[in-house]
Amino acid sequence: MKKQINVVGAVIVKDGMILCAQRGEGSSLGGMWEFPGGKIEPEETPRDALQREIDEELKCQVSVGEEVTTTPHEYDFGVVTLTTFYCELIEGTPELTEHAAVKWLAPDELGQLDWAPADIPAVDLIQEQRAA
Ligand SMILES: Nc1nc2c([nH]c(=O)n2[C@H]2C[C@H](O)[C@@H](COP(=O)(O)OP(=O)(O)OP(=O)(O)O)O2)c(=O)[nH]1
Repeated sequence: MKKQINVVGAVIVKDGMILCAQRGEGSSLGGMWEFPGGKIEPEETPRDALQREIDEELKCQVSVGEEVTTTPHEYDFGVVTLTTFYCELIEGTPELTEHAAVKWLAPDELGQLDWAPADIPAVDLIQEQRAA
């Protein structure tokens, strides 16, 4: 059986715009766009994992709201099950530590980016749910 990887991603919304983050060139899926976050550690809830990852990667604090969706995607290195949550910034501003870049885009602009394949169902849903 392929390696199962459980990942959480933050859909951070501010003034109707969504934070998109570009993976660093050195990592898996380098250069592709994602929702910042990472792997859920054993004994961590998805929401706790997301708060920890955002604190570590973006040096800011979010409150984690409603789930967008949970979908599996099979890569050559394993199956990533990605759970995304809408989030709000409650302290600080996102800083680049691991990512190559971040962008704030309107929902109808999300399709311009080269998203990690696992993110496509979430991106589609966000566009439907938040269409202007
Ligand atoms: N954080 C995040 N990871 C995603 C998304 N979509 C997607 O396919 N992934 C993949 C990339 C990684 O293989 C894995 C998440 O691991 P991670 O964010 O902790 O990445 P990492 O730096 O530990 O990964 P690695 O290069 O060490 O393999 O899920 C997403 O929207 N957010």
